[in-house]
Amino acid sequence: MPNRTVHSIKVPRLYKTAAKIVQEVREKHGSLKTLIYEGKHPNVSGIYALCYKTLAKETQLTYLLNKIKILINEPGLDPWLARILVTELLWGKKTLKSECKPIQTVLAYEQKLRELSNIDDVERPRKTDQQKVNQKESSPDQNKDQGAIMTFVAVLGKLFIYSMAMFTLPFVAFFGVQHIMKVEFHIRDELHFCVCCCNYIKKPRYVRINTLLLPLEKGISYFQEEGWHIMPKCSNYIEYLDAVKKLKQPNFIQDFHIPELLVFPSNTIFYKHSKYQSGEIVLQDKASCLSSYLLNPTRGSVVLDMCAAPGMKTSHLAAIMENTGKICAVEVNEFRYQMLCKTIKLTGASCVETVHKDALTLKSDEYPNVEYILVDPTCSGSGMLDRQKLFGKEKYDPIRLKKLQAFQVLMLRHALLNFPNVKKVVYSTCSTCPEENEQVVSEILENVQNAYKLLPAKELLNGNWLNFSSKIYNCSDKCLYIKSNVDLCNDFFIAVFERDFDVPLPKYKEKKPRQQVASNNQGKKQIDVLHAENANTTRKLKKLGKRKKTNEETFQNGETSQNEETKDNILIDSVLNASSDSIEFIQEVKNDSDDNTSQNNDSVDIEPVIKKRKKKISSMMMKLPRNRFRLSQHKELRSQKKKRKIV
Ligand SMILES: C[S@@+](CC[C@H](N)C(=O)[O-])C[C@H]1O[C@@H](n2cnc3c(N)ncnc32)[C@H](O)[C@@H]1O
Repeated sequence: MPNRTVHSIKVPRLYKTAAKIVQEVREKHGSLKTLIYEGKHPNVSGIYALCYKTLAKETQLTYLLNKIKILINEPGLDPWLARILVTELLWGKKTLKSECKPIQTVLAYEQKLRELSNIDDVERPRKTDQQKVNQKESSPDQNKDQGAIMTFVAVLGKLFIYSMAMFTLPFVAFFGVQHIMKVEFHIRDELHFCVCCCNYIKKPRYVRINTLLLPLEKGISYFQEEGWHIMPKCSNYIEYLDAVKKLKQPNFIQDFHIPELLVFPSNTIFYKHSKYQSGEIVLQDKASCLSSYLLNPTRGSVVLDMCAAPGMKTSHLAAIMENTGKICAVEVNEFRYQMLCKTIKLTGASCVETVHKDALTLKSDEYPNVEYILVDPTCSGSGMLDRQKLFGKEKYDPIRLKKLQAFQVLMLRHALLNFPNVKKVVYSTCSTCPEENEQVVSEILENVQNAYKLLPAKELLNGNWLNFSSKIYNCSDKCLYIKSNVDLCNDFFIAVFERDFDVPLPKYKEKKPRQQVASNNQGKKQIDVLHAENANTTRKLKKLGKRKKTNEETFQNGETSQNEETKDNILIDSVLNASSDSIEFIQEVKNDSDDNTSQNNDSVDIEPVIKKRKKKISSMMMKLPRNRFRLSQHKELRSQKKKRKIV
């Protein structure tokens, strides 16, 4: 290849796409499958295998990359791409065939990687130590001594103690756990608890017939023509769940609650199906369908979907409304907004108007006739089965949960109090954490006083449901919990609010946009103001009130340029989405290099960039709302600066 330098050779698309997906899963808690399907790469199974392996080998990859220092020595190498390439080299095809720069870079470390990746090698020190200990313990001399010391009586005594322990310990464990479940979690049904403890969930494949493009009856007969047999309808939910558990090819069944949702055996593959490619069927989990189903907007109504991308629920809402009326689908994130537009186009949801905006900045006078709102905000994603399979039971950082909770409260409160003609609001999360569910709803109930009431989910589903919110919270058991191990779909939480128009809405102060503010900055500015202004009902949000001044001061002093403002927004987003500061930092550095150079161009000297960004990030972090620690640091730095000036 005489004329082409390694810089100009492109990284194979498969690796680039896989790297982006893995990054999105890890940083934004996206669903692996959804991202892959939405990526529309021709080699879906190849990408899935590579991403899955990379995520599954995460710990080993971190160890290897740290050990060989590749990311330090090669600052131009994208860390996510590096993970993908190393996975392919060590556990995938075991070879990398391309002359492109990143692949050549990784190949330069191949020998080291192979040496280190040898699991025996990695674990040998520990094993050898353990073996030494074992050897010591079972050395013949010692055994002899022990044999001499251990009398027959001693052996009998030991056996007696062991048998007593083996007999009693299971009882102690069982009744102990039962006691904790009763006292701490108010769960009395042991059988249910035992079922819940079983981690193995075989989720069936859910296919929603997109009735905008394919009438339900036609859809069903289409599958029958393909050789599938439809099972008879069940008379109650328990019977239905039993039928789904036993579902085997060539049988499928209509969902018990949502008629347009068809349920197929778990190993059925649909992503290559022509009807999926054409948007006539949508691969949407039952849990996700339930939010739109419970919102149930009437034909011709006006609906606001405040957190819309990738648009699964929006397109379902459009189908429920038969493309009549209007749905405003709002999404703040640029990349996800593009995904939303694609979904809307593919599914023929012509009544949808997509809005690329921060939903917290929506004005009531811009949307005066909104009657139904769906609030499906960013959450921890702890209920996603794909995540659980990949990462096991994750521990959720309480600080992150609190941040998410504050954001979710703001979003839900904005929906309930800002639009005067709203009749019904559905709040949903794919989270199992009460912090994002019952606690959010209970706090909001206090705020809205009696202007809204919660509709009891059990009644909405005609008594055919098994799990509800905990009675220990204000919302009591009125909200719906979807439990993967019971309902055979993702874990989910749904609350349905209904407006009582006899009770006036509590006042909701909305800051008027400042005229001198450049339009690009308005969004961010208003979020800050909203964060602060909506903060008067709880102790947590009172703290934000104090922060308001700092943010406004920062703003008025013109300390942030437009460019920095965008970065600031990215940072706020990553504070909400990323799991650690290091990820934010990597993201920031990546953003910078994305802005300036091609992603794989390693000719940039990244060290000064890193230093500069580190400085910028720490200064930006201090300007961010919702963190007392940063605020106090910020104040301290300001006073130090002042003192220095005086001196
Ligand atoms: C759980 S996802 C929504 C899934 C979507 N309802 C569906 O069914 O396909 C949450 C979405 O809210 C978006 N989001 C977060 N904050 C937002 C804001 N302030 N305004 C608008 N969208 C926001 C996120 O970017 C993300 O795409």
